[in-house]
Amino acid sequence: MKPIETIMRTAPVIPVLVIEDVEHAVPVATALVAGGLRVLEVTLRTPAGLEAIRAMKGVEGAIVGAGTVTNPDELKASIDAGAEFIVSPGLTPRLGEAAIASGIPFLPGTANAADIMLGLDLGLSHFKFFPAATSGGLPALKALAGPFHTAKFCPTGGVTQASASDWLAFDPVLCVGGSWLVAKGEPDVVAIEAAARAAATLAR
Ligand SMILES: O=C(O)C(=O)C[C@H](O)[C@H](O)COP(=O)(O)O
Repeated sequence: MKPIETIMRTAPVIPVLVIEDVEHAVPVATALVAGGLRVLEVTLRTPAGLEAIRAMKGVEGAIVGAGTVTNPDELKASIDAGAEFIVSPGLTPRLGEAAIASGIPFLPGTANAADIMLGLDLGLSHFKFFPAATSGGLPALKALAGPFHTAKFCPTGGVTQASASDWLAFDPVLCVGGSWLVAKGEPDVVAIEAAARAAATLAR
């Protein structure tokens, strides 16, 4: 199994995390792992992102990756911060080639046939489907998975606890991603752990 597939099969949901304050990183990660979600995607949308990756790596059981990686410089900064996998919202040849050369597990965003064909050309087979809900939802992914029947997906963007099971019931979907597990602001670790527990028990 490819390393990215192992990561995608670790839990049914990858929490997409927007960490505003690095002090939140460890409590959020600890609550998510305690609830059963070990694979954590820390977005580089905030200045605290890279520092949060470094901090979360100290949480036992956590597999910490970087999200919102859009170019080779951000890829390098994420790897230097200790990211164990890389997620991007889209796919460019420059980013794809750099990620493959680095050897790090890589989950690039795709929204249509051309994106998937670029990924396949680069030798990739595992993709984020983003933004999942507004790119046509499950019917669109089912249509794309016809011609691209070897590709595996992590739908992200507009996925919720309520809609996750529909996505997960579709065979090429190995996991889903979403930001619903952690509300903005001061982390409520009890609520985060409960949300993680509900997500971790979703059937695939
Ligand atoms: O920041 C990134 O790298 C992204 O690609 C976007 C996120 O994965 C989605 O925005 C999460 O979507 P929601 O669960 O609907 O909030």
